[in-house]
Amino acid sequence: MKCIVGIGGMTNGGKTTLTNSLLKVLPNCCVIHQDDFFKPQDQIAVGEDGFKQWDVLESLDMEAMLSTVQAWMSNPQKFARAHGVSVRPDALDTHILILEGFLLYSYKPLVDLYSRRYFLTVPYEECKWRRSTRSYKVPDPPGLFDGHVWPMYQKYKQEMEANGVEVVYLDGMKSREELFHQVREDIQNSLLNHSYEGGPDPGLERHTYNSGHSTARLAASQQDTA
Ligand SMILES: Nc1ncnc2c1ncn2[C@@H]1O[C@H](COP(=O)(O)OP(=O)(O)OP(=O)(O)O)[C@@H](O)[C@H]1O
Ligand SMILES: NC(=O)c1ccc[n+]([C@@H]2O[C@H](CO)[C@@H](O)[C@H]2O)c1
Ligand SMILES: [Mg+2]
Repeated sequence: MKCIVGIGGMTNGGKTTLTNSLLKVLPNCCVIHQDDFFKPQDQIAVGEDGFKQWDVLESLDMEAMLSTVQAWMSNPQKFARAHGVSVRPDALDTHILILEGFLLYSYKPLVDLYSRRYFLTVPYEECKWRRSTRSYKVPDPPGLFDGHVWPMYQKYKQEMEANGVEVVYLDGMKSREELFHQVREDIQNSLLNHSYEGGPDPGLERHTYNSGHSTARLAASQQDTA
């Protein structure tokens, strides 16, 4: 069973933090970070507003990102080995790929490949504050957030919604731990539900969460009511 999970949403929503936690616990889990596909600085257009247009799809080499996803799809085991992910003997048939980034659901060739699309958001003030504490490879010039980053976020989110792309919104104001447990449980339940449809054991049934339910029981009770 192959499963591609998107951890998307706004800048500073907590995507990388959540992804790094999930990577530690999900079996046979590889990751592709969209930020690794930014074009070189001299290829980033300068807008009429005078800002380098970092937050548009054209600033990313999405063809290269897609090729990397296709390499995983054609041989996830080989991809895992090449990226230092050791395949777990109790979950040989389970392969998870996390795509992590701020424009995951705006590039048509990728949009239907996801099993689950998560979308982290925080309020404007929190986003602006978190961003002000960060230092990117190319530091934000004064005014970039209000002049470029936030308007582009709104534009792409509106387009995504207008195109009917289904996402699971996550409240980035929740604690890191709460988000981790919520998403971990959700992914594991959807994997277990798939395995009940006839696939082999994904090696997940022994986990128990704060709710006191094992994922197997949660998956079973969801099936009962389906
Ligand atoms: N749940 C959370 N609650 C409070 N702060 C958080 C939470 N998750 C992450 N942070 C903090 O918010 C900032 C942004 O987190 P992170 O780098 O994970 O976001 P991102 O969505 O990957 O951002 P970017 O746009 O840079 O890729 C970091 O300083 C991080 O420590
Ligand atoms: N990674 C980079 O090269 C880079 C350079 C300038 C700005 N950014 C910002 O990264 C965010 C996505 O994680 C976007 O909001 C970019 O503005 C990244
Ligand atoms: Mg990040």
